[in-house]
Amino acid sequence: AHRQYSLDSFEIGRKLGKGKFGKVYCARDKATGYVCALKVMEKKELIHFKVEKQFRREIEIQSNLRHPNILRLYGHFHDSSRVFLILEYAGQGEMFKVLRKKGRFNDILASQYICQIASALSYLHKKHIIHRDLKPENLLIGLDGEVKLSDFGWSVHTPSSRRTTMCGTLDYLPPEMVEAKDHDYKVDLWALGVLTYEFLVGNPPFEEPAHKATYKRISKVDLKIPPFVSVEAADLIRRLLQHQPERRYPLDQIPDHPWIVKNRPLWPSSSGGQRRSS
Ligand SMILES: CC[C@@H](NC(=O)c1cc2[nH]nc(NC(=O)c3ccc(N4CCN(C)CC4)cc3)c2s1)c1ccccc1
Repeated sequence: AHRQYSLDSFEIGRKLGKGKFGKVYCARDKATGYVCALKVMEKKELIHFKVEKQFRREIEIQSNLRHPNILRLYGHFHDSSRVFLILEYAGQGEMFKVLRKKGRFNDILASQYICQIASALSYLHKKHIIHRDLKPENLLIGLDGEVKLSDFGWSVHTPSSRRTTMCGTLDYLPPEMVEAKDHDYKVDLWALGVLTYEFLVGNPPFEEPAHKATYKRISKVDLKIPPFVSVEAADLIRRLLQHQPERRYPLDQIPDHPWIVKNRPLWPSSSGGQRRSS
């Protein structure tokens, strides 16, 4: 059911933003009237930065994902000099701009965002994908205020099918090697803890002017949670920011954590919630 798209299929609107490679514009599909986001990248840039292989793999991953908190990739096309990605339009824009403008989020907003991100990460992990680059810059906000994971720099875990074909060599791997694979999943749990802290405090927990100092604070888990952070939120942050990966709080238990339960609205917000029949 994949239509052939070209630049001519769209009316181009305002420029929405730009990233390391390329720019993104609001666009309307002429055939359906559907509003989307068109990301434009110069082929020569992708070649120059030697990212075209990773880029093709990211398109492959992203096109097959269906989750309310993961930005959809509807299709892609190219012309002689550029590659175009047809992306879901996130109507409230970039998370980091909202966070910088507000300074920090209250428990209700932060816990809803974290619960939605945990749901998206859990979906990815079940598909053997780890995100590796969770941060406010890679998050967008949809029209109904829901979070959308948007970054394409994902790395794919060794797919389980590949494991069986390599079974001969796998059998001799020592536990730390096999377990290390699981540790990879758990990098996203650590990042979720950092994100929870940054949403509630306004800056990441181990931030230092010098990189070396930041590394030192991370490896020591030198975590100072300000007194204005609620007891429940501090508990989840501490459970995620565990030095030992296997001790980090599992994603699937996050919806039942007291901080999430306590701050869950009685029903979804008016825009996305039940509509009266009348
Ligand atoms: C996250 C960076 C990444 N971006 C995407 O992929 C992006 C994909 C995508 N889909 N929808 C978007 N929406 C917006 O960018 C947007 C921005 C501001 C908006 N508002 C401003 C405030 N106002 C009150 C409400 C409306 C609304 C939508 C973006 S960005 C990127 C990476 C590489 C190259 C270009 C872009």
